[in-house]
Amino acid sequence: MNTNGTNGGTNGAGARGDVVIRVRGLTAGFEDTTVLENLDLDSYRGEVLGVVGASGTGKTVLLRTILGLIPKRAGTIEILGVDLETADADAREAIDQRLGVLFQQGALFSSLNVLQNVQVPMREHLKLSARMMDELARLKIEMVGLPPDAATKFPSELSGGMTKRAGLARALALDPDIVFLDEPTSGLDPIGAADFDELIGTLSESLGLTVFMVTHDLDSLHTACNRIAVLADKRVLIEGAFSDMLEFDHPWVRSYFRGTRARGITA
Ligand SMILES: Nc1ncnc2c1ncn2[C@@H]1O[C@H](COP(=O)(O)OP(=O)(O)OP(=O)(O)O)[C@@H](O)[C@H]1O
Repeated sequence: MNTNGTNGGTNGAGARGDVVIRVRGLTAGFEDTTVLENLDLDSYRGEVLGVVGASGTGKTVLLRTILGLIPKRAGTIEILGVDLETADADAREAIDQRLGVLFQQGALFSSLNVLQNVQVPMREHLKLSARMMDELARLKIEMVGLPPDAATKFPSELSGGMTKRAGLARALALDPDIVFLDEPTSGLDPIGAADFDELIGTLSESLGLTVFMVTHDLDSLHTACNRIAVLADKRVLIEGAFSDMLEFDHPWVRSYFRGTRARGITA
């Protein structure tokens, strides 16, 4: 367990695998608000990292800043060993292709069916025949547990769970090394959420995928995540296993991980 944002550099990385996301001294915010300040965080190859914290602590801002969608004010971010700020356009494009993202709202294009949605990143980055793209997209659709006939459905015809799975299929379109998920189980019923957690765990294990998951979902943290990073006071307050969270003495961490809802999970 590490606390106070001092993650110890590569300490333990050998056992866990390479560091694939390395954030050091990150400061980010909007106008006169500082949301993240001097934040350090590592994510290791093949792990499912859950990022949790009270509402408004900056979890989504962290995810979007790592992806370069929000400019940072200070610090360094390396993804797969490349600092995207200083990398040239070709290196940035190469890294871009190795990342998949599922935003909170799923963000499927409403005018495209599921198959076409999954093919959007393929069209953008790969030069493949239509037949090959169809085959690949159908494979991704199957991989996320959607039935084959979901391919021709439009987003308006999908349930919440199917929408998340379709978004995940699109995030997996280019066989990424890292997938970023922003509250993937929000809006799902408990069974749908549990199924999705299982899917994330299975995909991570079978594909060696690294998952960076922002979540409020205690079940996800408990069942799908290998490691948890708690955001508070503009930084990573503590990172470690679920069991480490139970021992950490901080008001929010205590009430979140040892509160009434948590008791059902840890009992
Ligand atoms: N585009 C923006 N412009 C100005 N302020 C923003 C913007 N995006 C986020 N913020 C602010 O940054 C802070 C962190 O927001 P963020 O969405 O990262 O929180 P969060 O931890 O993901 O919250 P939640 O759990 O409720 O989704 C909030 O105070 C929010 O109002």
